[in-house]
Amino acid sequence: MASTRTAAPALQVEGLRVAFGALVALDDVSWQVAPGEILGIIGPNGAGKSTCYNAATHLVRREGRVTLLGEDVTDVPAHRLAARGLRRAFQQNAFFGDLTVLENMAAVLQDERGASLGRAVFRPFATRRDAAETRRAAAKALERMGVPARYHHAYPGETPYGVQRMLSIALANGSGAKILMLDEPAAGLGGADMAELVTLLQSLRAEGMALVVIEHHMDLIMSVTDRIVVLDQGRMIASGPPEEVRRDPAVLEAYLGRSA
Ligand SMILES: Nc1ncnc2c1ncn2[C@@H]1O[C@H](COP(=O)(O)OP(=O)(O)OP(=O)(O)O)[C@@H](O)[C@H]1O
Repeated sequence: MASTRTAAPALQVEGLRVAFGALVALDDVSWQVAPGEILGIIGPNGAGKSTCYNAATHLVRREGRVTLLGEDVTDVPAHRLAARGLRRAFQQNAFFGDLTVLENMAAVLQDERGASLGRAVFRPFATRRDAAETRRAAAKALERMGVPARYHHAYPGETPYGVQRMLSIALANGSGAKILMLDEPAAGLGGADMAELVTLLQSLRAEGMALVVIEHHMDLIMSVTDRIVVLDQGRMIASGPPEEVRRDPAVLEAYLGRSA
């Protein structure tokens, strides 16, 4: 896992700055994440973590530069970044409640492929075959992301909370992110679900995905990340491997000390 640190960054942000009127929510924030690496972003409430995600994915007006897989995407609009491999799962679970788990996943894959009306009208058999293929791909994508087959035909609201979290991550990942940004994936999870989340993150890393994780759950962050960026009042006060960050006096004072 340490060997990937010299790899070219999958995602790099440089000098990000976001202001909401007089409030500077993010100031001169720079970090990068490589394929096969998990970067954690931590900091107290209001430190600027979500704003940092919004700035990286162009959901907010900002200064700075963003490079995705070697290409400058600073001016690329948010909705185009997903197609380039940068995907993001939000804090709240997001799915269609009136579609089954499998149908939710299939809808995302279908959307990615761009369902063609012309194909549906003129080649109905091909369209039916496509639909069957999409369902098979959806089942595979769900299993890969830790949503077992026994839940595929249930409605999301009927499944345990841990399954709903995994489903949200699976839907964000779609057919496969190169960089996946997760916002508090462990929120509300108990012990067994937490262990499954750790296993999932580790297996995605092993497959070469770059992951960025905002998380308040310190045990998870310290055990699963390769490097951590610490924000406080919009500024980066530390960055480095978990064992270094854990001992950093500025971090202890600004964050860990306060929460201990
Ligand atoms: N749209 C907005 N308009 C005005 N201020 C905002 C806006 N979004 C965030 N802020 C402010 O920017 C600062 C950073 O907020 P942000 O949500 O990024 O912090 P955070 O570290 O994600 O916090 P939390 O851990 O509580 O989710 C806060 O002071 C917040 O009130």
